Amino acid sequence: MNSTFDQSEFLQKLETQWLGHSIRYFEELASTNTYLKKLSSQDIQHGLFCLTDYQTRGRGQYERRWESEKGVNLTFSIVFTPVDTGRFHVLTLACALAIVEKLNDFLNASCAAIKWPNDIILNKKKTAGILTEAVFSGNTFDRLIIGIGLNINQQKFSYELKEVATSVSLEKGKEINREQFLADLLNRIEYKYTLWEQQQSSLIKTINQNIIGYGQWVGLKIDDEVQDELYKLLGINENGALLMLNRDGGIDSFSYEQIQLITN
Ligand SMILES: O=C(O)CCCC[C@@H]1SC[C@@H]2NC(=O)N[C@@H]21
Repeated sequence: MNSTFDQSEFLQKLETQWLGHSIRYFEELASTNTYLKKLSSQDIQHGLFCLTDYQTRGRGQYERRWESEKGVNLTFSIVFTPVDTGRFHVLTLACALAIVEKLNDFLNASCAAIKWPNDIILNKKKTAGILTEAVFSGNTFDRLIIGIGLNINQQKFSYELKEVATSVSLEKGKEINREQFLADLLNRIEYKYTLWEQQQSSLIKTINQNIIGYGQWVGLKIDDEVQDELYKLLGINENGALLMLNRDGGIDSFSYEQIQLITN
């Protein structure tokens, strides 16, 4: 099952306009996000894509590590150089939505959803995570890097992860062609990017419909403190802030750094 990613098969299958045609592939790399962050401005362009079969220092959110078995999963990052230098959290969620839709299509079921802010859950277990980082040159925005770790063909997880993590192959019950899966996914990401760029309200609506707990009363941790009251999850607004209805009927808005949702 463990194999080297076949770049030419992938490029043959890719149907995007601008995303992923320029590809940097490495058998092994510290981290695809770190690699793209370190490139100079002259060496990057919109849609540049970096993929590796093994990360030695894969990074997750909140300074955590991202561990992924060699040659079986997808660990990649994309460079975006948008004109609009805000609403990045919406773009991250647009990528999350692309993953959710691809998984639901592929597995022929509504089994995938977004765990706000950046996780993809498949049949109640995590199958993908996203790490978004902005790069500045002085005070000027230079690029956005969206890194995605997606468990594709991994069959076994460590003792700590086995109850909470899964892979597409485990859920499908057969081995997955990584090249085809990735080509399809990039197609969807490119399309979602266009919706994001055009500020389409349908994008926000669909993201919200796919967030776990949407429209429900959920628990909340604000700045690491569990709140006594439940809040109703109203979804994100067009800037990516999370709107929560409190028990007094007021609407509170939170940035993703401030809170954690507690859903079942
Ligand atoms: O769930 C998380 O905490 C986010 C995980 C993000 C992992 C991906 S793998 C490709 C890219 N390179 C990294 O070092 N991290 C992201």
